[in-house]
Amino acid sequence: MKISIIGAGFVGATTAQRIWEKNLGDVFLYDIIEDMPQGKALDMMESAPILGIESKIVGTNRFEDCKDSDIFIITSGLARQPGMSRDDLLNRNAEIASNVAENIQRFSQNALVIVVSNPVDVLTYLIAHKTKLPKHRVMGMAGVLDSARFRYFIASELDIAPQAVQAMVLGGHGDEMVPLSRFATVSGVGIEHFLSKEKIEQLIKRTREGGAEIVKLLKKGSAYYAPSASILEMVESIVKDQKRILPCSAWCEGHYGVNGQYIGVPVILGRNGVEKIIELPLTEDELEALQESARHVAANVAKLNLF
Ligand SMILES: NC(=O)c1ccc[n+]([C@@H]2O[C@H](COP(=O)([O-])OP(=O)(O)OC[C@H]3O[C@@H](n4cnc5c(N)ncnc54)[C@H](O)[C@@H]3O)[C@@H](O)[C@H]2O)c1
Ligand SMILES: O=C(O)C[C@H](O)C(=O)O
Repeated sequence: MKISIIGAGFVGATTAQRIWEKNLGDVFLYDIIEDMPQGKALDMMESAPILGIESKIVGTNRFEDCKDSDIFIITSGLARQPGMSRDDLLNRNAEIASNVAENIQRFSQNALVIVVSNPVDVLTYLIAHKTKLPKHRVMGMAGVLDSARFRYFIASELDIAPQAVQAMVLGGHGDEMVPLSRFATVSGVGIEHFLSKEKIEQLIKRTREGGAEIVKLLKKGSAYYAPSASILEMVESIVKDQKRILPCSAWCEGHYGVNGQYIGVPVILGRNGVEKIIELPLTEDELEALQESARHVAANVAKLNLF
């Protein structure tokens, strides 16, 4: 497997490290900043004798080195600063994403693409449109991260193992995301058996604001440890064809009443990308919240003037 990461900043480099340390394939780390990806790659490679890693990691400023990659992970672009919303990044990051899409189209016509740069649902649309790749081969990462935050907050509140908690957050990666508390469980038992309604509402609010909470604490830039772990989970499911069910920004054609748009929904993720969208039986309120979130994403896609 050849896995290329575009953008060697906090998310890109941490993702490179996680993927490389799991031996999932050879990693190419690309950035426009001269020598920086090479320096990070060399630093990681120098840990290979200690960690016993056989695959390689290459830093580069030449996009052609990423030619014929099986997977591209797009982390290039600006991260938000305190006081900004993810949507505030739209104009600048759309320019960068357009440039990246042109390069992917030039050098790899058969890749799978995981978009991470924000606003992620909008940029996933942009990259799918510009690369002309089949829509199921292009997806956005956000739902795994938002769900992991929700799961962690529940576990932390109950003082139990985070892995015992299952939960899913759907919708766009923004304030309108849709944490589905009805489907959240502790080892299969609904969270309403452990937590009051008020407490669950507090945890939902904290999940919606999870990205901003980190931005505020870091004071410069945004989260990258949990985001890179989330990307790793998607990449592993693809590389090993595990067909895990994960919430991803996926192309909907009538699913959940959303048509012709990327939005966070549960999918089966395997070697071919998004193999199937799972349609959960949502209540009217949940469905309306998901569609409202989709309308918000659509309004931003319209600003790109793609047609
Ligand atoms: N989807 C999510 O859940 C999620 C989670 C975390 C971060 N993000 C987003 O990921 C992006 C990256 O975050 P970060 O913390 O790594 O930022 P960062 O500033 O640390 O890194 C961004 C990198 O992109 C590079 N870059 C800029 N233009 C480029 C181009 N044309 N080609 C290649 N590289 C280019 C920069 O040189 C920089 O090294 C941000 O947009 C952030 O909002 C999304
Ligand atoms: O919050 C951000 O801007 C980065 C990312 O989308 C996150 O949720 O951590």
